[in-house]
Amino acid sequence: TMPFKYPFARRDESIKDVYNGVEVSDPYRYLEDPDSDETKEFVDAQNAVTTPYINSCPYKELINKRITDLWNYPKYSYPFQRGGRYYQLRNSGLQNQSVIYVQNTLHDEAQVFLDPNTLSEDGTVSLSGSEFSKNGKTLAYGLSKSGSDWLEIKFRNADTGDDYPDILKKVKYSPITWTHDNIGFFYGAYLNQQGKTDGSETNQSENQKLYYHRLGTDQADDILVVEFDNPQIRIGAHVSDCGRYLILTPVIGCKNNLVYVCDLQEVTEIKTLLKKKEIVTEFKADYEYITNSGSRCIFRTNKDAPNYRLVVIDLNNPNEENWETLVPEHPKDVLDWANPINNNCLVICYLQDVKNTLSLHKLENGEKILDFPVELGTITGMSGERDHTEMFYGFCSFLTPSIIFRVDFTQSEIKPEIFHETKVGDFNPAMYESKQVFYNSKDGTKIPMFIVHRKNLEYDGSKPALLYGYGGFNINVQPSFAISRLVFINSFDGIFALANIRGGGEYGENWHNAGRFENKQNVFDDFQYAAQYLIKNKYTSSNKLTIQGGSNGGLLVAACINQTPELFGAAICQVGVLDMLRYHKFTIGYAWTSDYGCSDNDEQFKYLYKYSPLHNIKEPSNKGQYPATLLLTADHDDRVVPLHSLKFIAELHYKIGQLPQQKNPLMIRIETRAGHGAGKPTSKVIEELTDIFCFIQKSLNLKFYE
Ligand SMILES: O=C(NCC(=O)N1CCC[C@H]1C(=O)O)OCc1ccccc1
Repeated sequence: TMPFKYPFARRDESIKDVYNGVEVSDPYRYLEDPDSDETKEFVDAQNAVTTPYINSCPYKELINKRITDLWNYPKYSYPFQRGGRYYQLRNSGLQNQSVIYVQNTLHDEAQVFLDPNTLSEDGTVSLSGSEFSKNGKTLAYGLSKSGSDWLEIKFRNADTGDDYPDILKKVKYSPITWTHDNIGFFYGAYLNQQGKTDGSETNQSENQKLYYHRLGTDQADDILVVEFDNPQIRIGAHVSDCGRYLILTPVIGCKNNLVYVCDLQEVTEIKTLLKKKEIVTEFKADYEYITNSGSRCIFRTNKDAPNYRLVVIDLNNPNEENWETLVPEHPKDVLDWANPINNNCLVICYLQDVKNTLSLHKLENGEKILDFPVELGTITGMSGERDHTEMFYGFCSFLTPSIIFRVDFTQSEIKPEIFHETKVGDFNPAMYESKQVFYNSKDGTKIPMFIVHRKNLEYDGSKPALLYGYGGFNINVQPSFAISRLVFINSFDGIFALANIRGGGEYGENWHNAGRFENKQNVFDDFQYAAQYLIKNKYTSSNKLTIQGGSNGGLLVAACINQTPELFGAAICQVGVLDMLRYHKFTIGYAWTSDYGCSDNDEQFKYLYKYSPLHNIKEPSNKGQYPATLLLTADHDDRVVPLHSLKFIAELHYKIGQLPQQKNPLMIRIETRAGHGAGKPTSKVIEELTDIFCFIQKSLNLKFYE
């Protein structure tokens, strides 16, 4: 008998498209409509199979309790100072959303300034993007519902804590940047988008425009200040540190932007389109505004510098032959970010073999003043503005939850001091070890991988392992403190591994390019070779190995179970991009062609079709089977719409689900009132992690350590 009875899903063989002369059928096209009864019934029927399976895990309550207990520790962001007050995000432990606290000095009693938990019953309204006015008197803050990318912007008076009546709608992929007269700010919106805009819709967002909102007025009276002809442009904007310029960084995909500047001094009152001056007019590199001194503007760029450098562009004389290199490209380390501080200094953060370094430099000539001592791990960011004489920065690693450092530049010696160190219940880091190894991928490229497990682990191939990867969009996947991974390690006596596969930014633009377009298979190879490394070196074995990835990492997981199904025991594919021929048709998908290419292009169709997960499901050779596979998605994911996962599970059930040798479960978990992940309430995060671990425990029959 078949171990699992999967729901029936109508298959419409009449739906076919022709790409570059190749006919491709799309039998589950009807599942692309989230509002049809058929899709809703499909979703309910799938959850009705998955939920009982997960609930049949005998350790569900124990796993849930262990995650909840370990999760329940106070979390603090590094503080930031605005208008003479200090603000800090805090979570007492299990709050669904972190709360903004305010205090007049660092040693005062902190008061609640903004508590998003009061904005919904179930914690599904989250803070997403916020910015104080220059004088710190007003906070503009974005609210997301059910994890959607759509925001509503509201305003809070910092003196009274009361909200203004203003509310701005249809905001998405938007900067929030104030003019220094504190009466208004710039934001991006899709005011012309018709139909639903609650994040459950799938239609493309196009024609974003930049508006100026004056505090105390209606959105209907907002001024359209910048627009571009290309409907796919998203308009990055940043009022300069001096307040004179509006720096525009329009972008189409997820790579390479333009630079324009609007001189706000030229307008007495903003009441119509701003005149924009061209600074960079070709989509050939990334340019990020750092700060400026008069018309001399510093940008972080990868133009002629794959590991990034800092250049000075004179806004009055922007031709490239006049650019000056302020901080040249480092031959190996990636210039990850830079921030001005103390009026005449720059803080620069590098990535060196996937670990961060932090140094202080002179703003005028880029010369290094000193290195801040950093343990092996990750700098999570810093707070401090150009004219501040104090900064805070955060550190974490696999075994260090969070340390916040403070630097006071008014002191004679510039020395970071520990401002706050987080402890986690009875977690004892001394019981674990984390290390970095380098393994050879299929083409001989050396790939870094972090491995974390308890000390004195026997390497006998018997341990369960969880291998995580992403591999795209110039994203660096760095060491972070994750309760879920520590629960995996101590509940199953397991190993956590993080592979820094190509497509990311770990070694700059070259690493990113090595995983783009026709090179995408390198990413999958790197991940499969990471698995082989763990098996060959007796950390684990295939039937104990789970691979996990989300979004672009979900694509990675799905492509790998299609290509090497026998290599893994289980696969967790979260909010994956799985239909590579149609992904660009929904919400912001068209922006990802900068990594993937597009099936509208005949050449790009060829390599997309070769690895597209939805189109490459096939019976494994010599009667093998697919690993235990759990797809996860959510009804308000408008970053990667759920249709990818719905069509993939339907095709997987059709092609594989009924094979006699397919004993492993092939399932999907569709969450309601949830999105791509950002802003998900703690309660839902813990529920989801519990279900994932139950699925893995049950499917691989893992021993659970009380
Ligand atoms: O689409 C992306 N980024 C790429 C992205 O989200 N991707 C790329 C592939 C699938 C998915 C992921 O991996 O998360 O960002 C859009 C955006 C959001 C907010 C502000 C500006 C712009």
